[in-house]
Amino acid sequence: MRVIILKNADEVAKWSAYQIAKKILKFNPTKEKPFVLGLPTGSTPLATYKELINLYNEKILSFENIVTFNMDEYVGLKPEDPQSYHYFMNENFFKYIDIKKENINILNGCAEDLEKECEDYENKIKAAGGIQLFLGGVGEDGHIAFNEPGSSLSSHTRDKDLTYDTILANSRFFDNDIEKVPKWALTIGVGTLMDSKEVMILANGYKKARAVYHGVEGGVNHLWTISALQLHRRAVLVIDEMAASDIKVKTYRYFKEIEAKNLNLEEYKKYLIELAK
Ligand SMILES: N[C@@H]1[C@@H](O)[C@H](O)[C@@H](COP(=O)(O)O)O[C@@H]1O
Repeated sequence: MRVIILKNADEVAKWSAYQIAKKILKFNPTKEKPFVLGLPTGSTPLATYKELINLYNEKILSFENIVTFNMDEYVGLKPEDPQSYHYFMNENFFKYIDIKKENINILNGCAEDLEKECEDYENKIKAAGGIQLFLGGVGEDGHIAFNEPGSSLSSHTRDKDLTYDTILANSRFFDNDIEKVPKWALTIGVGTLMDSKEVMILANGYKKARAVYHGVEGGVNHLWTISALQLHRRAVLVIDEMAASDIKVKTYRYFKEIEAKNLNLEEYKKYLIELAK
C-alpha cells in the first residue's frame, strides 16, 4: 500500500485529483473503451471534486468517455431528496462536467426489489469491464463505503444497517437530528472494492487518525474494514498530517521519505498539462 502524507486537506484534494487525472489521461478513454471510475460521497471528497472540475475547466481533462459507479446510497431517499447521494453527486460534481447522463450509475435506494438492485449493480460493473480506479473516503470507525465494522471482507453490493456511530456522524447533514438519518443503506462490498484495479482512499483531520492507524499498521480485521486495503494489489491512502497522528513516527518517516519525489504539486500539475497535449 502507498501512503501519501500531505500538509493539509487542500493538498490532499489536489494530489488526489491530479492522480485521478493522470490515470484517466494515460488510459486515453474512448467511447468504445471508457474509463470506469468508482466514486464516493461525504465531505472529504468534495474538495477533490472541485479540483477535478478545475482541471475540466482548464481543458486538461474531459469526462466524456468516463463511466462512473457510486459507492452507496441511503435506502428510502428519492434521487431528488437533497440528502440523497444522487442529489449530492449532481450538485457537487456531475452538473459541472461533460459526463454523459447514461454513463452515471448510482444505486437506487427506492428500488422495489433491493436485492435485485444490488445484484444488477454488480453485474453492471462487470459488464463495464470492472472498475479501473475506486476513490473513497473512510468513516471514523474505519468503514469504507457503508461497510460497517464486522462487514465481510469479501462482501459485494448489498444492503447494510448503519451503526449508531455512522448515523450520529452523518446527522450533521440532517439538521443534527439522528431521527432523520436513514438507518439503512445499499453499498458496494469490501470485495467490490478489492475487485477494482486500483483503490484510492482519502482521510483528513484528527478524527480519521485512528482509522488510518488501523488501515496502515493494524492487522487485517473485519472490524476495521479499511484494513482490507492491505490485501489490495494497488491501494493508495492519501492523508493530511493530522490524519497521520496515530501512526508510528517510524512509519510516518518511511512513507514521507519513499514518496518525497511524488509530493510536489506544482510539478505534478505541469506533468498533467504535458500529458494532456
Ligand atoms: N458512506 C459514507 C462514506 O463513503 C464516507 O467515507 C464516510 C465519511 O464521510 P466524511 O468524508 O464526510 O467524513 O461517510 C459516509 O459514511
